[in-house]
Amino acid sequence: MIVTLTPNPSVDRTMSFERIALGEVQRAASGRIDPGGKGINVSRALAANETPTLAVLPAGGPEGHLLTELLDAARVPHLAVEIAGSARMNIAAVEPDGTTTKLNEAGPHLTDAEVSALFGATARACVSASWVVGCGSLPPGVPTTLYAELVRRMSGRGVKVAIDTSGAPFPLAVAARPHLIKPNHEELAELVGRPLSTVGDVVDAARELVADGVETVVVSLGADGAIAVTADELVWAGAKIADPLSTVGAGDCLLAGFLHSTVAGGDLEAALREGVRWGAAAVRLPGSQVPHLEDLTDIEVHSTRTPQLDRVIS
Ligand SMILES: Nc1ncnc2c1ncn2[C@@H]1O[C@H](COP(=O)(O)OP(=O)(O)OP(=O)(O)O)[C@@H](O)[C@H]1O
Ligand SMILES: O=P(O)(O)OC[C@@]1(O)O[C@H](CO)[C@@H](O)[C@@H]1O
Repeated sequence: MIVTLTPNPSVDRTMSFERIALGEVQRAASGRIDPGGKGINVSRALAANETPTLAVLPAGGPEGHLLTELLDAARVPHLAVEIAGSARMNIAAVEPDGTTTKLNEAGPHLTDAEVSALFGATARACVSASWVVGCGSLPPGVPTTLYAELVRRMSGRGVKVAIDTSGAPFPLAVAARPHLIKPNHEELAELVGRPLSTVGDVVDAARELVADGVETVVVSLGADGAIAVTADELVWAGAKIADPLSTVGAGDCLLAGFLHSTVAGGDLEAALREGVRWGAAAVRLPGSQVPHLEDLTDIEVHSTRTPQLDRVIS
């Protein structure tokens, strides 16, 4: 089973607009809500494709109720730890060409007791897990060391740990040597402290993190596909999507597809191809919807172990 921990989940409201003009009243052409937060999206995608998963999250207030109702409706197995504050609501404004503007709240303040309860619930859930995935930002009150602690404690118990976060918690988690990280282009640049213009720059940066002790670095590059690097392997994979609808959650679907293949015994290239298939399928769906089997079948994925290193990333 794959357990996910989302310390800062959200109700995601996606609205479509002909054009976003700041400072004006905007009338949405359509709208939808989805349960959100990066780890929750990973669990949603896994559950939609019949891979056993459990999403652990804090939930409180009216938005917390709505969130767990949405997870029930989508049949996503979850363990909600009760908190006093209200879960956040994040907004995505999508324009016809797929340009997406995200407005994310900070999230509720968690007390020390709530953080301990969340961590304890995750640790108990991991008793029957092969992987635990810690994803997304941390809400106020949660120590920046939470993911690093997750890596240390769960690795010590033989559970593999994957981390996808941003800002201060990311380098701390990387220093604890997780089995897998899934930064996007900007997050990888932040981790190594320099801009990365070409595929070769990304590969070099990923290799540095592998040298520091991360077993597998998977870097998502939006329309430029994704790269996976280990101590002795390098793979690039990508898929062309003509009409992207919403990129929200595509990176989470990539990670879910990668893990889905990995637990089924796929090698690095097979796992990255599956991840890219799920990520590309996600951008064809509105809002932060996750792909089901029928959304995945017609996507043509290309991959190579010798990518063009001087190719500039768009
Ligand atoms: N325009 C696109 N065309 C084809 N594939 C895409 C496109 N955008 C994203 N993808 C696929 O989805 C994967 C994840 O996208 P991206 O790099 O934008 O993730 P991300 O920034 O982590 O997203 P998020 O944080 O919203 O989940 C990419 O590696 C790629 O495989
Ligand atoms: O604010 P964070 O935790 O960094 O990101 C949260 C979020 O933007 O990420 C998901 C898409 O990856 C959305 O479901 C959610 O709204």
